[in-house]
Amino acid sequence: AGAEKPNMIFILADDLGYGDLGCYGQKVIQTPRLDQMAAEGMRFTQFYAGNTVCAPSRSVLMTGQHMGHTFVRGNANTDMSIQALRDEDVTVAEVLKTAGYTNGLVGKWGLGEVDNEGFPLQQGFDSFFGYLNQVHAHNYYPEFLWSGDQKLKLRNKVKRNDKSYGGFTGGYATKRIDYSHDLFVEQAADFINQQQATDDPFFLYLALTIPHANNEATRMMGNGAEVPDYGIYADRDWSDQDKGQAAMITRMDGDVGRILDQLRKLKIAENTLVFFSSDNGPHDEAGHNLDRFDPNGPLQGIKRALYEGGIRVPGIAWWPGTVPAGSTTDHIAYFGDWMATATELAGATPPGDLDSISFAPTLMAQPDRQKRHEFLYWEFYEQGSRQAVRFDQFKAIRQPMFTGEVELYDVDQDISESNNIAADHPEIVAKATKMMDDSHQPNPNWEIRGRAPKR
Ligand SMILES: Cc1cc(=O)oc2cc(OS(=O)(=O)O)ccc12
Repeated sequence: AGAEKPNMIFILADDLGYGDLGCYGQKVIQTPRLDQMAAEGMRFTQFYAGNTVCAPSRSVLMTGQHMGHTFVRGNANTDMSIQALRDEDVTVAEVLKTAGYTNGLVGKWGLGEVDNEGFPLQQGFDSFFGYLNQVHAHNYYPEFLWSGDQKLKLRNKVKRNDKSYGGFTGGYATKRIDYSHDLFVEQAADFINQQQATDDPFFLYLALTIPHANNEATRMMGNGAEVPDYGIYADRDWSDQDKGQAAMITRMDGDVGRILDQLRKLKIAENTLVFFSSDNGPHDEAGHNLDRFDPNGPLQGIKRALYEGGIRVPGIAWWPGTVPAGSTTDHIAYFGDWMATATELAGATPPGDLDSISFAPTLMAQPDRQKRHEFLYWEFYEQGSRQAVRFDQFKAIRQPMFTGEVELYDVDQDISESNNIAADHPEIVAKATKMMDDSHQPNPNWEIRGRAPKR
């Protein structure tokens, strides 16, 4: 069995912060199953998302190219074609297919619609169940979900907001029966059962939508934390929004645990790598109180920041018998590394022109074989543009892109990025400046604006 190609499951949480899990220091929200997953596997202390919002982060995960390079550089609001992968973009699913993998996508895609090249069944996935459009995905009780290219009608009734996205408007449900997250967990379990009965290895990309806010519900009624029940938080002396936010995370935690239980029960745990992470830092968009949960832990900033709180995320690897139990690593890795990691484990040949270093040696406790990035790079265009690089013990940020002043932090000593040391280290600033200048490849869809964002 050890010579078999491993199954791989990438479980992505949506807007879950570096400090949202007990195993990363969370004190209020209960996450016993993810804590147990970390205790049975490996916890990355320096794992980075592809970007600080959903779509571009997922573009990096799928293509193995960093933000200055991957096609989808931001969330789009009207022209969805700029938020869709093209035929020429090679996804990790497409490469795994060449190595005999069956690929399933369950949950939120955000990188293409049913009528364009980014549609997941044209990007290497054999099956798809979930949301294509991210605004659709805001709504946890939608009127339909996609099953392949077909709309599967659900029993919910939705009251719509007035803002339109390509002919659709988001909203919140007045009749709440089918909770999309629960359907995703069922579909994932079905996919695993079906694949286990075949000889082919599988890749399951389980892109959960929890604990993202339903932003339309927040706008329309002040509470975007949509969850069927408040679970263990029902009797707390908290706002409904706070109960909902905590209940979403604990619900997700239990479901991740059930998936691991299923793998054990099917006796495929020892041939299945499960990797858990989040697409970006925590949001403050459900009407809840960030101070109650401290979701970014010691980091500065949340979703939409390029400070660590926007991009450093949980990263937990679980593969009983291969990934050492109870281990932690400070290896600096990011979403773009999934391409090299998955293709190495599959024995597949990755495409050229990547920004991807396999962290398989770290997973397999072969640190001598582990290659390191010279640096990691991000760029971001909302609310004024900005860039960041992470290298050695440093983090540099330049806002706006190209024209702004470079800030420099020693994140080993100063994880909260509170002490800008740029003035003391002109030579390191020059090095970081060159990294940022060289990493950006122009993309006509994303305009570099000169306005500096608010800190
Ligand atoms: C923005 C958007 C895109 C889409 O493809 O489908 C939607 C469907 C919606 O109705 S719901 O299913 O009732 O939530 C609402 C919004 C969207």
